[in-house]
Amino acid sequence: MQYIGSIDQGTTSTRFIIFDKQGNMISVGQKEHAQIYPQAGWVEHDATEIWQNTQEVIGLALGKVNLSPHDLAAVGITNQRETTVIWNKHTGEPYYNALVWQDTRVGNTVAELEASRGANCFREKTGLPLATYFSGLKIKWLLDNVEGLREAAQNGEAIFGNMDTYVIWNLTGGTDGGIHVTDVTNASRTQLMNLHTMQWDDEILAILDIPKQILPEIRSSSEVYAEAKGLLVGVPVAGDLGDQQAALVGQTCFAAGEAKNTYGTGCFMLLNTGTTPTPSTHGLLTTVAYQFGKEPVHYALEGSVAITGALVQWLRDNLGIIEKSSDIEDLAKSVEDNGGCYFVPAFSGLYAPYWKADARGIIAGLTRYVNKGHIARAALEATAFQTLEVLESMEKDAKIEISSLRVDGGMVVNEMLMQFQSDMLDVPVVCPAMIETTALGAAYAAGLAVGYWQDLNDLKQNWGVAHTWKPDMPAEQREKLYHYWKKAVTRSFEWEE
Ligand SMILES: Nc1ncnc2c1ncn2[C@@H]1O[C@H](COP(=O)(O)OP(=O)(O)O)[C@@H](O)[C@H]1O
Ligand SMILES: O=P(O)(O)OC[C@H](O)CO
Repeated sequence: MQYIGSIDQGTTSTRFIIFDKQGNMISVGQKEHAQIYPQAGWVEHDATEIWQNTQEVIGLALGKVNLSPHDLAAVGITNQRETTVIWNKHTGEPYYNALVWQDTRVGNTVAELEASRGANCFREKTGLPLATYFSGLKIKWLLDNVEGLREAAQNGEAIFGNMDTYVIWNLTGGTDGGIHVTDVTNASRTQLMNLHTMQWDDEILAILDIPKQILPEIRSSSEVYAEAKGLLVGVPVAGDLGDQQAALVGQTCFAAGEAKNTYGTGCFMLLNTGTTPTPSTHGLLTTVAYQFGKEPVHYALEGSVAITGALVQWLRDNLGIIEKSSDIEDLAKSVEDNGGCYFVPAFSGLYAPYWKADARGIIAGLTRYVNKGHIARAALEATAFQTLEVLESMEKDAKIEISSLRVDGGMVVNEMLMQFQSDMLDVPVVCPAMIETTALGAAYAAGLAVGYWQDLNDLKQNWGVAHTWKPDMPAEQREKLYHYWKKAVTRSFEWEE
């Protein structure tokens, strides 16, 4: 069999990509799904629409190049992490829309737990601070607020999953024998898994009042979980990685000290820290990077930034100052600099390194001089400033110096942003030839499990550089920009009461 399939279930769209042994993209199908905003701070997805789209994009990608499931050696799954769905295992129907990772409705619970137990009460066990971001509190909200759900959970009818689990359950037959599994990377984002044992943690489950029987079985990221039914009938389902971990694998960052930053809806920098978890004292997350079969678990430090590309979408959809995302570059280039304007996109509070659920977005430094070009520029610069903050934390936590940064994701086509990023970090920014690293990482996990690729050296050979941006900004200018950014950030704090 010549190819490997990869389902990339992202925040804004679902893709199915077919790769060959050299990691080239043979075909792709992609479809966006609805973003549902029932009220300020709430973000939902219709999980059934996502499964429908998954099937459509599989059909689309296979159809374009006239391939059938027989041509695929295995399929891997990668997904937006933390997004939470609970469904009925007899009917397949979700009890409620999926609560998306960006959703802030559990803010009050975060505040209560912070007051009673401290912001870092689960950090030692899970690597994560209290935040609205992770799945555990979202599960609790659903159990507490959806009528009849707690009973259904207790009697074993209702089951929970992140989007990997939901897609794999459906892909392997759904109500007709679908398997209920997740992998160590996704489980590490629920705030319910103990990082040291790779098991669900009974004490945290008791504190949050979550019945263990709704949780999936935790497996490695690369093994044959089951065979697919339906559209991919007979294909081994053999890889499962959270999307940011998948990008780390797709970028072949297998050695401790290697890092990547993915620029999509949000920005997520992951640094491979090897086989022992590195605690963070500078606002990062300790998380699982991957586990290939029976090999030891690898860990990562992660800097998660909630809003980067999403801010570009917001300028397009909510302000209408651009028609399509790519227009932002020309608009930003219509001015010489940011005109003193700084945009802190704390739309879901601030994630790394601040973890402030009560922060909200602000545009600072406005004068009559500022025009939409400056706003566009400030929006792009916000991505680079937030990345610099994360990189600084990373260097402190891991006690290393990062000498160059591998990048990927939908925003890296923006030349201006990448140059500014290199200027702000003062290190080269390196983009690989294949920027669909997320889907590629899941393909790698699946391909390793079935022997399509033999080992990590096979994968490393597929990685090549497409472009490098080198720093080219005087230190004084860089420091001044960063100083004003930091000042703007403090103005966004403690807005929500
Ligand atoms: N030329 C561009 N400049 C800046 N941002 C862009 C550009 N093109 C796309 N984007 C942004 O990139 C994001 C899409 O990237 P992608 O990696 O597909 O995201 P995700 O996986 O989170 O859905 C969108 O938020 C979009 O606004
Ligand atoms: O879907 P993406 O690429 O925006 O990634 C979302 C992250 O997994 C959220 O933790």
